[in-house]
Amino acid sequence: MSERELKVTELGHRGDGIAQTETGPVFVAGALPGETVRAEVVDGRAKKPVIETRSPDRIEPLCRHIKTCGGCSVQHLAEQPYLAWKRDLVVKALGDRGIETEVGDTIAATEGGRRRAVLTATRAGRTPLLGYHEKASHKLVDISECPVLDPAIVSALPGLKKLAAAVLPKKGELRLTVLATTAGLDVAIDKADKTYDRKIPALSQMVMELGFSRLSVNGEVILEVRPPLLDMAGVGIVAAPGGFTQATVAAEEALSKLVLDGAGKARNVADLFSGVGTFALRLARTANVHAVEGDAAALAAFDKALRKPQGLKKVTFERRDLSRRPLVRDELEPFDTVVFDPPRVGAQAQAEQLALSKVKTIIAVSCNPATLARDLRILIDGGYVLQSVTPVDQFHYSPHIEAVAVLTRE
Ligand SMILES: C[S@@+](CC[C@H](N)C(=O)[O-])C[C@H]1O[C@@H](n2cnc3c(N)ncnc32)[C@H](O)[C@@H]1O
Repeated sequence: MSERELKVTELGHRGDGIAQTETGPVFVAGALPGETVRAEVVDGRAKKPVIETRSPDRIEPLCRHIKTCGGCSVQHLAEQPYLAWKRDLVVKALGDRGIETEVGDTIAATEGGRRRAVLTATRAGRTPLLGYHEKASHKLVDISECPVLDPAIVSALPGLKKLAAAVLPKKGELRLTVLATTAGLDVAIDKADKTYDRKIPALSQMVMELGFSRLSVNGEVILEVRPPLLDMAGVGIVAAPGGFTQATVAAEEALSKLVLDGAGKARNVADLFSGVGTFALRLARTANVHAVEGDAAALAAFDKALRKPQGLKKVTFERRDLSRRPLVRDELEPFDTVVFDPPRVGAQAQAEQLALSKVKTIIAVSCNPATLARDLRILIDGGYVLQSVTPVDQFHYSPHIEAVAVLTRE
């Protein structure tokens, strides 16, 4: 197969450049719109593309692992076009569902780096590796730096690797979820070697020496030196080991502000897929809140935080699988406002019930523009009017984008 010239005209939803050709689109990894590259094309992908004309938007990537690590896909794009691309991902997903609306500018919420990282550890021979997978591969990139993580996690990488190495199974990988808190790193290891319990004294010693706040292995808390406390706008929460939190503090604040602005003077709010109460705790300063969540550990953390006097309105909660058992129309009756923030699969069953309800304001928070668009379509078809859509970028240089949409029933 011979090389050919390709003119890249757009950036795809995974961050690859796309060149339109007479035989269909060709994906060009690492290329930017406006660039011309020369490459062989195999199965719709450019092989080892050589850039002939550079885009003025091209910048030098920050990280030495950029060529192999699958964590980032667009470190080579300047900030403004990068944020515009993220906005476009939301615009296109909505367009695919026939939703034409004004989408706000992307709020950059990456400052301070990601406080929550999910790393993988494995062995190459006898050498332990800790990092992220290569792009589209099972191979692991052993990282020594990472510009998107909270510096507290980056500087702890050697210690985290030592900890992982102590409980690595003979074959396969383990997963390390690390959360940076003011009390030190909270580390949760999953898929550790089953004999880890024999190493508890050594693991505990390491945790003390490394200054971590807590270590959990395969779901068991091994040692809590200090409670790994998170400050949710004045309310102290000890997150469940390995549990969900928004990846950056900046995004937690940006998303919360959008939710609170959307809720306005709401009096009775249902916060669905509420996690540890990121939005519920803030909303409860001025409104009664009913939080609904499927994960028992997240609800236990929320419950514990509520036991201290916080100056909040009435807060109730329930554990419920909202995919199988969404709040139905009658159950939605007491609420003037509903917030929902589901995982990537979205909240189709819940959106279908909301579409039948009389709830005045709905605030949809999402980490997946495609399922957000599907759920918004259901709500719009049910008579809701889209008031605003705002993208929020917390996963710097990745193709991920959050968005908050506010809808009202006239
Ligand atoms: C994107 S997180 C949002 C959490 C919270 N709103 C926050 O900002 O911290 C999604 C949450 O939905 C929960 N979840 C996932 N599937 C669920 C289901 N079927 N029913 C109820 N909750 C679910 C997860 O446990 C997680 O806490």
